Amino acid sequence: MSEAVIEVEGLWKIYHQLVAVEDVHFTMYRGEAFGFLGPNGAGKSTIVKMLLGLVEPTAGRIRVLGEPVSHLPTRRRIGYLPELPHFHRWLKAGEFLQFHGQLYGLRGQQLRSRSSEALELVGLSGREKQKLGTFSKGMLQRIGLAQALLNRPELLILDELVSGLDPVGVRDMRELLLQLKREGISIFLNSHQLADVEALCDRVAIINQGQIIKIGVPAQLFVETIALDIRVDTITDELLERLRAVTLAIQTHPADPGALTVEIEREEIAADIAEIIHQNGRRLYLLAPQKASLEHLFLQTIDSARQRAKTALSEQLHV
Ligand SMILES: Nc1ncnc2c1ncn2[C@@H]1O[C@H](COP(=O)(O)OP(=O)(O)OP(=O)(O)O)[C@@H](O)[C@H]1O
Repeated sequence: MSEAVIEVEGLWKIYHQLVAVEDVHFTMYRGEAFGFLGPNGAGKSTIVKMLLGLVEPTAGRIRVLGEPVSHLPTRRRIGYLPELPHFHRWLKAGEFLQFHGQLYGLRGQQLRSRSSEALELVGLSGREKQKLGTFSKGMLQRIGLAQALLNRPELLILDELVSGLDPVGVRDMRELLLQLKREGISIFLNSHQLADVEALCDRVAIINQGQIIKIGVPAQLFVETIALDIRVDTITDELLERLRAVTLAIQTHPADPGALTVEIEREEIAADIAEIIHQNGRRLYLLAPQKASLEHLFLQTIDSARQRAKTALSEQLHV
C-alpha cells in the first residue's frame, strides 16, 4: 500500500455544547486526490483547520506527511487555500506572492523564481503588476492557488475551491488541479458540490453532522446498497470497530444512543452483523432493512435536526 499523507484517528471537535466533528477516521495516500463532500456546517472546514494545526482537536490523533501537525518543517511542505481568502486588494499580484513567499521563508532570487513559476502554473504570467482589487473572481482563485503553490507543496489542501466561479472558471480550475495531480501533488479538497469531487477526486468521504458516513470512489458512492436499522443495548467502540470491517458506512444517532444505521453491500452481511453483535456480548433488539439507498440516507441525514442531536450528545459527554 502506498504511503499515507494524512492519517486521522478518532478525531473530535466540540465547541462548547456543539459537536462539530465526531469520531472521524480516514487515511489519504500519496498521489491521491481525496475529497470531503458534505453540506454547509458538516464539519469540513473544522477538520481542515485541525489538519493544519489552526484548530486544536478535542480528542484524536492526526499525522500529516508522517508527522504530528505541530511539526513546523512538515507544515512548510503543505499548501493551503482557505475557503474565503481575504486578499490584500491594494497589493499587486507580484507583491502579494512576495509577501506570502516571505512567510514561507523564501527570499531573493529563489522567491522571484518561485513566484513566476506559480504564476505560470495558474495561468497568470504577465499579471505581476496588476492590483488584486482589479482581479475577477476567477483570477483571485488562481492567485490564491499560486500562493498555495509557492512552497512547491507535496500536499495541497483546498477548502471549497470553486465557490463563486462561472462554469468556464470552474472547468479551468478543475483542469488546473488535475494537472497538479498529474505532477504528483496530493490534493485534499473540501466541497459541498458533488460535481467537483466527481471530476477531481479518486476517493471521497461523505460527511454530515460531523461524522463520516461513507468513504469510496465517486462512481460507487450512490449505487444502490442496503441500509439497515440496528438497535442494541449499548454501542461500544469495539463493536463499531468490528462493524466497520463488514459495512460500507456506519452512522450513529446521538439522540438515540442504542441506534445505528449501516450500509451493506449484500443481504448476507446482515447475518454477519448479528453474529458480531452477539460475539461482542451485546443484545440485539432490532435489525431491519430500510428501502433507502445511500443517497437517500445521505439526504435524510442532512434534513435531520443536527443541532438538537449534537447538543444532546455533548450533554451526555459532559464536555
Ligand atoms: N470557532 C467556532 N466556534 C463555534 N462553533 C464553530 C466554530 N467553527 C465552526 N463551528 C461550528 O461547527 C460546525 C461545523 O462548521 P464547519 O465550518 O466545519 O462546517 P463546513 O462543513 O466547513 O461548512 P461550510 O461548507 O458551510 O463551510 C458548524 O455548526 C459551525 O457553526
